Amino acid sequence: MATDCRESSTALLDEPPVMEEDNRESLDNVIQQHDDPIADESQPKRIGKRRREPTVTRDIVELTKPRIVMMILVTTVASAWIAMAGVTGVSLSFGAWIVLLLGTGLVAGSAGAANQVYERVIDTLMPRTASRPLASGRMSLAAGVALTGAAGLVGTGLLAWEFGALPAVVGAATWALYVLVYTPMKTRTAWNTTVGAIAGALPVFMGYTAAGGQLTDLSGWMLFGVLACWQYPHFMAIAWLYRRQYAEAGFQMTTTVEPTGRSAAWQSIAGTIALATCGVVACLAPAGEWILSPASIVTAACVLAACWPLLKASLRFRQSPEDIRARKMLRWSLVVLPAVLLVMTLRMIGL
Ligand code: HEM
Ligand SMILES: CC(C)=CCC/C(C)=C/CC/C(C)=C/COP(=O)(O)OP(=O)(O)O
Repeated sequence: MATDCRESSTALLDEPPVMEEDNRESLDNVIQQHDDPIADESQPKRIGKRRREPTVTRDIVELTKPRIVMMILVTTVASAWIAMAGVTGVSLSFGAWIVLLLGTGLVAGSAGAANQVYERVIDTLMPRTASRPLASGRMSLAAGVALTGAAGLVGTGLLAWEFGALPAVVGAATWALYVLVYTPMKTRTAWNTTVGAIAGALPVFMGYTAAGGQLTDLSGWMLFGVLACWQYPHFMAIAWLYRRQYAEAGFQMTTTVEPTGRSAAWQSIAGTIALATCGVVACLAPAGEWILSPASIVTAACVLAACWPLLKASLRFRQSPEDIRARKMLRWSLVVLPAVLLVMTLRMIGL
């Protein structure tokens, strides 16, 4: 069965005919391909949204992995709100919010850029990353390094200037973990995903401590747990969709070292259950003590309801690891995270 499904899904993964001027197979393209059940297979395969012509500005933005940064900023806002409402009673001024988002965005963007500087050669081996600014040669290495350094230094300086050392140190530590540990691990061991999940979750403590929260607060660690666990269904879906590209480029991912998809499915199921558990605990014990109030019970139920589609998609992927089911897992992962963070924030505000 696995072989049959691999053959059918490999067919789905055949490199689509791409437009001359733009050979990037972006995540959008892969998500959109073949999702239309009534599509006439005899028609040429859709190659997704047309990519806009690269410009210097677009390349600078693309270097930072903007969509990851935007979601990081969503988690930053939620974590600061949760700290203010739940634990500290602090209230950030408009200016402080601007500095928090700009500083965190610059440090996160610098981390994404440093990752692309480090992987500028291996990125040329995957259609998904081959047309990135450095891999494609549109941007020079010197420019990439300069932008990485400038964004990182300015972002860290802004955070330290406005909020003191703690958020800035958390940001620098996250940067180092992602760039100097996670990135080199990608071609060595599939455990890279666990290190990446820690790096991807640490930014919650930037917003949380900037708003007066402590690193010892339970709600801070529940936020960390939500984000760390969420990254398993999120990435296992991507790792399945791009498994052949990762394998051909020499990356060590769960889906290249265990190609049946079973391990990826179980990691997605376990990650989703752990994510829901962290969200429920945060709703039932918002300030560290268990509160069985109607607000606790309703918001805990909302967390479970929000996570159910992702768990169902993960279970269906486990049943039959196919691209279309991995795409659904990815899509739901991008809906579930903001939904759970919103419920947790509303719980804290209504504490
Ligand atoms: C182990 C950790 C993670 C891994 C390995 C990972 C990997 C990836 C990869 C390979 C992509 C596709 C990028 C592209 O080609 O366009 C992606 C997209 C994305 N990631 Fe992650 N990611 C991780 C954690 C995170 C975190 C922490 C966030 C933010 C909180 C995040 C948010 C996103 C978003 C918003 C997208 C864009 C999805 C789209 O284009 O529709 N990811 N991720
Ligand atoms: C504040 C701060 C420093 C934030 C940084 C947090 C951060 C950038 C998390 C990213 C998580 C992650 C592992 C992304 C995938 O990178 P990848 O290299 O697997 O993606 P790729 O294959 O598309 O290059």
